[in-house]
Amino acid sequence: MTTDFGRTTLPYCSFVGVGEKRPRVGVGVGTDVLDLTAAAARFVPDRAGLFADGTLDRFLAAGADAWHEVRDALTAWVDDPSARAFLVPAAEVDLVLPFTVADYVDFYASEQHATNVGRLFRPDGEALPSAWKHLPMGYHGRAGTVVVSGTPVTRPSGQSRAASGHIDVGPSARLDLEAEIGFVVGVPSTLGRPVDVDRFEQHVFGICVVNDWSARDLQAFEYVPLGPFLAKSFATSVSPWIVPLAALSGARVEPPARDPHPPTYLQDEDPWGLDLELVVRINDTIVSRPPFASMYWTPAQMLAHLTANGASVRTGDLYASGTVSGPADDQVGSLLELSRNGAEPVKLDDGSCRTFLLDGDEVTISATAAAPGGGHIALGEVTGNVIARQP
Ligand SMILES: O=C(O)/C=C/C(=O)CC(=O)CC(=O)O
Ligand SMILES: [Ca+2]
Ligand SMILES: [Mg+2]
Repeated sequence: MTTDFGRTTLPYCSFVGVGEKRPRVGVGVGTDVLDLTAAAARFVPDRAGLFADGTLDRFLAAGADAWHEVRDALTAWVDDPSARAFLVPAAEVDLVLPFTVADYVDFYASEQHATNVGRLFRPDGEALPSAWKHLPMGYHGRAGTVVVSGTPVTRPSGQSRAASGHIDVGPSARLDLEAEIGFVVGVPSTLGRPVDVDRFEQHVFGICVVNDWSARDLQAFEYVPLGPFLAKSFATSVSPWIVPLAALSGARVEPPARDPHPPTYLQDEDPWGLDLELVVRINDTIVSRPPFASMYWTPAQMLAHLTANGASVRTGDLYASGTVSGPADDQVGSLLELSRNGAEPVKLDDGSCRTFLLDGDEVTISATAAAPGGGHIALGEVTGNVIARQP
């Protein structure tokens, strides 16, 4: 589906034109892509070199002054008649992975999701892990298997324990989706120096929509005590559009109250979350509408925590929020929660039911944000088809 971005969001992508081989950097204008690699010389000549290689890598690294200068110049020029020559319908081009993914981290920042998963995975324990309200929990994922929207996802295979206690090796029978928002780091930090919670906007360029595919049967068997490993490393899908933070000023909201108060390094002078609505579709049936505004930990707290031990971030680092789940039954961001670990199948519009994903299923997660002047802006979508494991 082609997203209509209007003329103010101006998200970035990387695309390959009809009959071309090399990617170009693009900007979403309405339902078109503006060829920034070609057009930059026209309206922002001093920065044109940042887009020459067809990826966002150099632009991400260039920092906040460059990000604002390009966006301001683009905003002033995009309605000029001379811009029309650089537009191509988005439906006619191939959208590719827009930046080189350096490291990938996945958080666990939704209180509702963490509570739901705790109850399902550890019915005899406390729902929330004891450290959960003291720090944004997360794990290091696999950057090399981050794929762009539209890439087919092969059903993973691995070990799991059957109800009988027998250990099976084979294709996952509990393949799940996870609806998340991803944050793209532009400016690196220095090894040994944490990024202050107030310096988020000096490092993070923008956001994308993420599906962190998860094999629940593999996960349940392997995760104690080191956490997710092969259950989540086979594929993570991202939307092709990176929406700059500058387009999201109208979506800032106060985060939920913190109890207990987190330590100083997680205390922001002016904390903000984002009012985004995600929509999860399986084969065109809307199964959930997770609200991002309900996330307990903010994007700035996640970055501060990720670097609190002195670990540095690099250009192209991607960190995802963790599954977004709201309080209502139809606001949860995974099938694990929607089907209550397989006990309550979810009905699709074609009459079929799902507990977990079947081969051939198409999962699409889209998102919108509250807009600066009221209304909503589109953030694009991430889609992927499940394909059977090849023998
Ligand atoms: O064992 C648990 O509590 C659950 C772990 C996850 O599923 C981790 C994860 O991917 C985090 C998330 O997406 O919220
Ligand atoms: Ca996840
Ligand atoms: Mg993953």
